Amino acid sequence: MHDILDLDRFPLHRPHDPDWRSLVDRCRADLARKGMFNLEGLMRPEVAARAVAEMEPRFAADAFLHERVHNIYFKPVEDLPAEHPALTEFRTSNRTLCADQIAGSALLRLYEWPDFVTFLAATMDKPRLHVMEDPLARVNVMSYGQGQALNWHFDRSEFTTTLLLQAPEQGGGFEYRTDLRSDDDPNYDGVARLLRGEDPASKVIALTPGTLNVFKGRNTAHRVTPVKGGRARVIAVFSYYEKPGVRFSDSELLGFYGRTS
Ligand SMILES: O=C(O)CCC(=O)C(=O)O
Ligand SMILES: [Fe+2]
Repeated sequence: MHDILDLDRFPLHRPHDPDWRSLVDRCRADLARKGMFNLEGLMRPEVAARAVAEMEPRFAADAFLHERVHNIYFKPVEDLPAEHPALTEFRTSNRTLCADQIAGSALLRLYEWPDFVTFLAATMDKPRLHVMEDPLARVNVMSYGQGQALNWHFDRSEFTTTLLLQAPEQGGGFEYRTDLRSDDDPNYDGVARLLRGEDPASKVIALTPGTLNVFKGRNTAHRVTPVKGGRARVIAVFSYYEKPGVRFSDSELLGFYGRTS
């Protein structure tokens, strides 16, 4: 993994080392304090650049154009009238490659590397995490060209793990509002306020290539702002679950990738 990752700065391969422990402690403290931690430059920038170059033809030829108008929940909400401002709809557009389209890549090697999975579980204070069995969903790579964006949403899993491969010239910021809701309180008024652009606790960060970003995606509202300029924003999303064997349903696969296999 030394060829892919900067293990001198981030000793993920030495889980019994005090430096590993202090890195995990730092990540846990960041997650508790701001709902997110970053390992800037975890992947070597030249490896990230090579991964983008390898995927470019596939993005051009057979990536799924994920384009839809959706509310923050990706579905209607039974307790709310359709005109409730928490259900305001926005447009998402990106190109998505699935794990089956990047076989043999450094990204899949990293995704399956047991020390990476162990490290992530420790930062999230979980006894262990499991890779998905889903051949499409386990790793996705999204490309956002000029004008494309991922709009406001919550994720299904408690934590979300991404790695930025290429930064755009402008725009394409990661905007997030930590703990906008909780498992007990949907906070629809707070959601409506955020969607009106009136939540002062909303923050935007620009990720740099090679940076690992882990955040509490289930209750953190987040989006990717529209990309500006000729260089695409390219990011990998790694999906892990606390139980083994997780797969998406056919309707989820169709919604996210336009195919079921
Ligand atoms: O592209 C990002 O920075 C976030 C990705 C994301 O939120 C998602 O895939 O659910
Ligand atoms: Fe997300």
